[in-house]
Amino acid sequence: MDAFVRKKPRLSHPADEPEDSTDVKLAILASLFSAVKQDDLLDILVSCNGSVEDASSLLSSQNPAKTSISPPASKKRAVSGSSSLGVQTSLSSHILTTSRDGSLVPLTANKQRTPPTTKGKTLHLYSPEDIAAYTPCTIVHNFLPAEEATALLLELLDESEHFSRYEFQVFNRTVQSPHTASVYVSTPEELRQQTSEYTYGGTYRANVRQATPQLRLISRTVQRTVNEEIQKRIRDVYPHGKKLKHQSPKQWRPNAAFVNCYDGPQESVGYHSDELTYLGPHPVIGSLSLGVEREFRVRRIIPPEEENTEDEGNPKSPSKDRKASSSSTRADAQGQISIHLPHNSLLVMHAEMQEEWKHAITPAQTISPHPVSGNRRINVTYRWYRDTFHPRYTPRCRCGVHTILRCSQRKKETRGQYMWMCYASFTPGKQGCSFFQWAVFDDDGEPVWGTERGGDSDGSVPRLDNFSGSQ
Ligand SMILES: O=C(O)CCC(=O)C(=O)O
Ligand SMILES: [Fe+2]
Repeated sequence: MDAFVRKKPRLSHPADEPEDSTDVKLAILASLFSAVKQDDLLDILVSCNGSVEDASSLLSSQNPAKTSISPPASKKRAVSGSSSLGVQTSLSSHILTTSRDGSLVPLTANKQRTPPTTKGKTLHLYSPEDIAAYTPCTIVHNFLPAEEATALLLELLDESEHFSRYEFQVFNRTVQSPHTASVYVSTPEELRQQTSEYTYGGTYRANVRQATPQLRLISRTVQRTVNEEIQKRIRDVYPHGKKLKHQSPKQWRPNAAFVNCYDGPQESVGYHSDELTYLGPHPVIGSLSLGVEREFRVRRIIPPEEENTEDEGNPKSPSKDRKASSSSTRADAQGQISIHLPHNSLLVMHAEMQEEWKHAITPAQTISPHPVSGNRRINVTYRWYRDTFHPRYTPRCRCGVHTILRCSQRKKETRGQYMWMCYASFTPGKQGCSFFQWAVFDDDGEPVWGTERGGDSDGSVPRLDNFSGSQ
């Protein structure tokens, strides 16, 4: 998860592109002022011309205790929560089409369509048909037998005592993630690798644990269902019924699980795409929700030429204002989609998701307590760490740490191309070495290493074990 990292220093490599930094800025502010609503934070950020430091000083001066504050009335805008103006509801109830016999029937998904979202609005989706049709995800409700879901929830609530908040540096501050988490792998050897070989945010992960009995048991069902969903997606949605270029054709085999705990309505995760570094291009992720229902928001990354640039070319706008409003406009240019994730639902984030969309769990105004977990939501994202993306193969940058894999998203000339980059160069306040190398993959997403590779291959192939053994 790379919610709070990247961006900032101006690099000189060919993929250098002005990224949307509003999400990062909002995530930083949200983690510092967790009681302030995201919409209010955005207003304050815009009123400070996009400066996190100014916004943060303003917020601290108004409220040193970091409790909820209201922005000046003139700065208020419609809040896109479920009781506000900026809301659209599910589509299947009111999007109808004509059937062969002439009667009106709800539109069902067989090809992905552009959702009728509009700027500043949130489209709420509940049904599997709507979610498959309008987002890069599919959902399976009531995924596990009820008693298995409860057993897993109870096990992970116990485990959550050991979870911690990720820490990351922003300028001179240490900022903590607005929820707690831990990573689970299969064996003690993998635990060693995860804490001493794989890097996240330029450092090794401290909080890694061994998979619990229920996590292992359930991974079989997750594996089977995710593979079925991948095949359906390819058949029903992808051009010519073929997998995407660079998508792996192999069976998806989860061998790492990130478990998140959101304790209460304010706990959240900011808009981000999941890091590709160890998953490779076009990864698929299986995400199981347990406990309190929360909203999973998604929005497509908008290339600059598709943005509504109404005031960007206006020479009367002072350039500073233009900059702040253009990045906040961009963040919400097409509106957002909210996927409701009830207890015991499996969301599959398909192969087109991480490169083209961002996702978040936004703070909630209200939640309905769950009979077993109270105010808490547990989320398990099952991931497939690919053998060929082990850190011993991936390039190392001049700072000495492993590079990260990113996909160029916004610059027209390079959009869709992958690159290995210095991690620190994208961490606000850190000076990176600006290492850059195009990433080359074959059609199936396997890396093709040139002579310039920085990895230290000694021939042996380390691999993470699938949770459920040899199936
Ligand atoms: O809690 C969720 O549903 C999403 C978590 C997530 O995005 C992540 O762990 O990267
Ligand atoms: Fe994520």
